[in-house]
Amino acid sequence: MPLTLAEVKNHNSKKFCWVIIKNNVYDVTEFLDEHPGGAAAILKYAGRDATAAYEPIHPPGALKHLPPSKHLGPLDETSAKTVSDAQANRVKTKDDIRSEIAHKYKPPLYRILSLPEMEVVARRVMTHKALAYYSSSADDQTAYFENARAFSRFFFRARVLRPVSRCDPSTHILGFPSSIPVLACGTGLARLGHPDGEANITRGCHARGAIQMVSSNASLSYEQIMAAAAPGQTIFFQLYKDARDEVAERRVHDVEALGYKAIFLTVDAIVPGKREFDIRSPWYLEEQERGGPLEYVEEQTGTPDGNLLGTAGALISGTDQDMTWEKTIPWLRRVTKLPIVVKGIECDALLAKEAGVDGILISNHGGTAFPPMEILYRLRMQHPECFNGMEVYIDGGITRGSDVVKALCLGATAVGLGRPFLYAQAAYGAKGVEKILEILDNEILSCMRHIGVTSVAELNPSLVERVDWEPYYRARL
Ligand code: HEM
Ligand SMILES: Cc1cc2nc3c(=O)[nH]c(=O)nc-3n(C[C@H](O)[C@H](O)[C@H](O)COP(=O)(O)O)c2cc1C
Repeated sequence: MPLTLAEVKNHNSKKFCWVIIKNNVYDVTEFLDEHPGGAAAILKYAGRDATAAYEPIHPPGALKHLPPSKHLGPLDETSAKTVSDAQANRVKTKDDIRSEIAHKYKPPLYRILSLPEMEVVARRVMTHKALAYYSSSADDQTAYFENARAFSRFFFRARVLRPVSRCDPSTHILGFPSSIPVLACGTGLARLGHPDGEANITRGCHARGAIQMVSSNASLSYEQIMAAAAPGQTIFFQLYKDARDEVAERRVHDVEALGYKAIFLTVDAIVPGKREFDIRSPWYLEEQERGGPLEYVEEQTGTPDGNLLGTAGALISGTDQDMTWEKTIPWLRRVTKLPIVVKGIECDALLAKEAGVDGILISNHGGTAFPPMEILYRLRMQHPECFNGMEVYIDGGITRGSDVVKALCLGATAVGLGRPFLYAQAAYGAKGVEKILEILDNEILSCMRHIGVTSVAELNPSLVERVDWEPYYRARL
């Protein structure tokens, strides 16, 4: 029996909390305290339509977490019409209006010359929530800045008078051909930046022959992303392992059946980092709408109005915190035939090799962790054996083709980029993704020619040198 808007409105409290999502009604009373985004986020919409807030941050499958008995059914026709009329006439927030105007006046795509420039445009056009999630980083952002800066300590030792007119940056990643030694790393919630979300990255990667890694926290379903792929397109999957083995196993089977070609198991983000810009974002937006700060009430500690995890923290709240080399890698080997890469290695490359994984992605999730480029350098110098029988990748702070080439000289098979893909799709959709891959391709080719090589196989440690002095910090726009 369809429900009316009046019935939903009657359930607008913590004790009886119903919400409408896409004209269907859900009883979320018992779910409030389990909600990864905090109870307060849902309570704001108690007894009314939550679609606009819900849609960009929850993949279609999220409602499966509510038991069938809590799916109360559709709204009746009149109520559904009232809700969609209200949505169409929704008063835009100040931030929405700012973002729309910024989009209108962004430069034409052909005028974007570099990834840092793409970031500047994205920062202008994105909503504050997207900006806070995409650009925030942990604590004092030391790792964020140092990851990028590390590349400037490596200089090329260029060779000249070598024929370079024919030059090819293509390679293989886990045996799959890629036009460029660059992976689009798994990042959550692409739809916060653009309605087509992760599908933008899928389409852009296809257009340039690059490989995408899809996040466990994608904002489209894994099926929808595969549906956006071209036949035969290679897509990898990033796994946040759920604390419940059976749930994690189901997810791995699902993505394997859908045609994902490798599993990148993330091991360095089992607890949330403290990303204060992200955590503060809802307060900022609330004050902006209100036109001023909250009236001061009383001293309070704890988390009176909800979640102090931010978007990033809430997304990983169910992750297994007790994974081990002895238990988790054999478990994953048992549940999948796909190649396994451990994502988030800092000091444990040798253990990963012993565990027999197919690859490691040297990466950090912020804080004051060592820059991946420095780890790669030390691994190359101290344990060159790690590069045999196991592929090594790095990510973090890469924005230039020369960064990519430096990492390849030290033995990386490929590098990953996270934020640049989010920014590109937020600013220009799939074409933006295509554009940054085009820029990287040109920069990599130019760099390879400048140092006298014509294929990635020729890149080797003799072509770069690390210095101990601190070079002038590279220009950031
Ligand atoms: C059923 C009704 C639901 C409603 C109305 C709802 C609403 C919301 C809202 C408004 C936020 C944004 C919080 C903010 O901006 O500070 C949010 C965040 C979140 N929700 Fe839900 N949610 C619902 C169900 C679910 C379910 C079933 C899941 C998955 C188990 C889920 C997972 C999350 C996560 C991980 C976040 C954090 C992302 C963020 O803060 O932006 N939600 N939710
Ligand atoms: C907004 C954002 C979301 C991310 N989401 C995930 C994720 O869901 N899973 C994951 O393993 N890593 C995630 N990462 C980390 C990336 O996969 C990658 O390691 C990192 O972005 C590389 O650094 P870069 O952004 O400087 O290129 C995320 C990073 C950002 C910035």
